Amino acid sequence: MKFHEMNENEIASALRTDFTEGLEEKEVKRRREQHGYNALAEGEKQSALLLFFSQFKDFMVLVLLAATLISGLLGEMVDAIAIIAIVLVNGILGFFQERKAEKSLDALKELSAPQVHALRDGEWTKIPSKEVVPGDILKFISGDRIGADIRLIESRSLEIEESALTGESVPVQKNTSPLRIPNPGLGDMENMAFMGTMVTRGTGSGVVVATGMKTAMGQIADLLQTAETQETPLQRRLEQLGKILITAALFLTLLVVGIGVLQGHDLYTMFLAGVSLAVAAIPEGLPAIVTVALSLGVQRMIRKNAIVRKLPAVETLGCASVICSDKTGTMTQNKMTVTHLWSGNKTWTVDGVGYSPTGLFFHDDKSVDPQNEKSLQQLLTFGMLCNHAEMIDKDGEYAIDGDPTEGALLVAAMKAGYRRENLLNQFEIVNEFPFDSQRKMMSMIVKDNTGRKFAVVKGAPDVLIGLSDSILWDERQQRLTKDLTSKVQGAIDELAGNALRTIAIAFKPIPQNTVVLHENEAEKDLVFIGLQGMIDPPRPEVKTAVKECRDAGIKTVMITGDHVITAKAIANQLGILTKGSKVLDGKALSEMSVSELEDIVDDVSVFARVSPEHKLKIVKALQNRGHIVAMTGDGVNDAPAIKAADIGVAMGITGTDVAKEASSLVLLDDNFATIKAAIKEGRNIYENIRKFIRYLLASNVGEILVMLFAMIMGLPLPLVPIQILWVNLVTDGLPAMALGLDQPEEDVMKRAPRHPKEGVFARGLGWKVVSRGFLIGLMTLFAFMIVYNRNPDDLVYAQTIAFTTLVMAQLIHVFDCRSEKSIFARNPFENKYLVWAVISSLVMVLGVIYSPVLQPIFHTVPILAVDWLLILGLSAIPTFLLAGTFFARKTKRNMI
Ligand SMILES: Nc1ncnc2c1ncn2[C@@H]1O[C@H](COP(=O)(O)OP(=O)(O)OP(=O)(O)O)[C@@H](O)[C@H]1O
Ligand SMILES: [Ca+2]
Repeated sequence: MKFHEMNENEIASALRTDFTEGLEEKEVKRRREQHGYNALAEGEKQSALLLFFSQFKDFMVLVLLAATLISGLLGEMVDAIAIIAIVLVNGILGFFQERKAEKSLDALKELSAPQVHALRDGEWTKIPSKEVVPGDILKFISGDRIGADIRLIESRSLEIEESALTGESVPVQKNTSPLRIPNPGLGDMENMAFMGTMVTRGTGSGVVVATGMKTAMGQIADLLQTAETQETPLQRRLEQLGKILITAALFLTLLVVGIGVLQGHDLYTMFLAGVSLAVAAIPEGLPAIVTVALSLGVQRMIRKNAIVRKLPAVETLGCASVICSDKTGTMTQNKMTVTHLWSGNKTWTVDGVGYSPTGLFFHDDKSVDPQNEKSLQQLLTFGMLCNHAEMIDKDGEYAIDGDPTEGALLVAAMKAGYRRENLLNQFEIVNEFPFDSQRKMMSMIVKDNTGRKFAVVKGAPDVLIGLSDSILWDERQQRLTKDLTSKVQGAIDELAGNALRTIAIAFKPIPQNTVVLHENEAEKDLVFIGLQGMIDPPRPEVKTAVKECRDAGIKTVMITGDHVITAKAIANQLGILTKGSKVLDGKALSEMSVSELEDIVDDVSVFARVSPEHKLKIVKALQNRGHIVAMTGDGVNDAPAIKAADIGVAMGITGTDVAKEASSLVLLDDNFATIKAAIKEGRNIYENIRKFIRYLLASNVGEILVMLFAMIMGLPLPLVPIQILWVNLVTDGLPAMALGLDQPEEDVMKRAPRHPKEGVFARGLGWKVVSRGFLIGLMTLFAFMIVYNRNPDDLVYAQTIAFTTLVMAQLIHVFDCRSEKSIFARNPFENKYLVWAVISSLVMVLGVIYSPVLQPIFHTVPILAVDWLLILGLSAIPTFLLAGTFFARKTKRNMI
């Protein structure tokens, strides 16, 4: 018999499991050995060896190796071996960097791996989906992605969208009864839930019948998932730039070689010089370093509770100009406590701390016994009944399992002495229509001991009042007149005006033999009972975060399903509502077209009483206004807006699988301030990438120019090939990496967001590269000429001076690259990595100059002390000469 044909007992015995206890840990281990992990097979990964060899596949490195071969054949063994050694060192460095980048991206994948709710050893726990074995009991709610193939044993309004499997995008209504049709298709198996499909409504639970490749998904997964590589816009731009630079570098190299040969240098020397120069001038390593910098940035973000799911988001974050954020849980703490209750024109307050179920009730500042207040009793008991939250009491430490709003209602009723167990003895729950943020309410059909049936409804007061035709007033059921309606409205507004989140409770008697099949039948002609108002304090760090965002040119917009007045009160507390900014509600939003919204959207700071569906409209309108939008969300219905936003942000704690999958950033702590931290990090990563692009390109320009100038002037070669290689592949590498780890400049969050289409050389970077590069080349040439003219017989000494000047000029220039302004704008020793990188580059170059073993290889000789003055003087000029112009400009601006 197949699983879908079995009844509950047959399934339990077929899979040797227990519906109330689940599997034992021992048994899980045994089954895992038998069935393996619950994962679909993945494409092959690149081996370490392959990664190592890929470091040498670059075109220029191959040319270099070919050149080495030629020089080896010509008998220049020392040169050949040295070149090979340098290429090897460079390859090993590259290998370790890329390995590190890969590892951190893998760790990221682990972090965002899906989880499921499983019953193990009698307790519900969250486990990685990978660890599920056949026989496990899983439960799921709307927004979950199903983690294995499951035979359902419980379903409440459960609907599952199976398009991933069947292509059918209309959700299927599920049930639990054994299936009697012969050979049903996947789409017909209404008592099964399949791996990879998505719960769109309701809740359910079931037994895992198949895992991994044995699932229906596994069997059609012949197209194995391959890890897709994600290129960021900058990486793409750099690749294009790389092509241009290669052409330019080759052209200049040919020029140098051509002029050199015309000036009478021998062909072989010029060939080697040309090849080395080409290797030096072409920034092939750049895209790789960018990847490394991005992945290191991603790791820093994890430490700040932000998980980047799509690498390009790291860059886009720095461009964000609007953050649209949910209120509840993201800007507030989602720790709700009922403080005010209202029914039939009477208000009570209740005190107490946290979720502890003790507190006193007051009316008109006098303590009252809730058992004497009939309408209060109704309000509290129905609020407890139409409720899924559970109280967890761990040695007097109280916590809530479930929706915090419902938790608050539960605690309020417990303060009055009610217990859910007792209530469930009086009322039997017949059916439920779960909460959704579209209807903004939920209802349960219950039957009491005497057989009377009710619908108990709770939800947004302004919605419920519209569905009621009578009301409990002065402890009597009365017709809801216009007059009474406006009194209720007044009570709602008063609670909301104090930043309280309000929930209304209502009920409706149902004839005994009527079966309510649809929520529309239950949720109309209601008897309005009253209101409960709860505080949800703002997260303390949000106010500062909102301000920091404003300083950074980023607007914060609150989007909430909550009441307009509540939303406004909280937005005011957080500094989101500023002078002239507007509040728009869902109703007005529904009546607007995207283009109408576009006209006013820049002035709106709060969207209240909206449904998730509205979010897409808001994103579109903002994008049409040219904004780069970050949009948060957690539910199934948020997914389209999250996907459409430039940066989709999902909640790590309350977020559904569907929202997370659509997002490019997940907040581990659901905190608004984390978005701000991620944006700051995103801006910093981009600036750091700019820093080392600037450094490496300026170095290259300097190297080419010194050779070119020398050839044009008919001088001997100022640098020998091996020196050029050394500078490029060894001295430059470490400082460039260290720039990638640089601290943000003080004003990163004081500047306007970067334009997303900004080119690599924007904001003066091109000028800085050319001007500094030119000066580096020129000063190296000067150093060479001064020493060479002093003693033309000692070319090797002059070359050593040129080599050292070039290195020193770059090692000084690297500090200038830390700031957009000037080397004087920052403390040069702030970046410890950079200080160590420069020191080690320095030690290495001193080794090359002074070690008798290395001297013959690098064609160097020891430098006289006086010439160090010359070297240091000249090498400081490229950085300090133009830093002076910055000061001149700055003082002038200050004077105006
Ligand atoms: N569990 C619930 N049962 C009944 N009504 C609820 C429940 N949770 C929320 N509501 C009502 O529905 C309204 C909308 O809730 P929704 O979850 O869409 O947004 P929210 O949580 O208030 O705000 P945000 O969009 O900022 O997260 C709430 O203001 C409340 O009145
Ligand atoms: Ca180079």
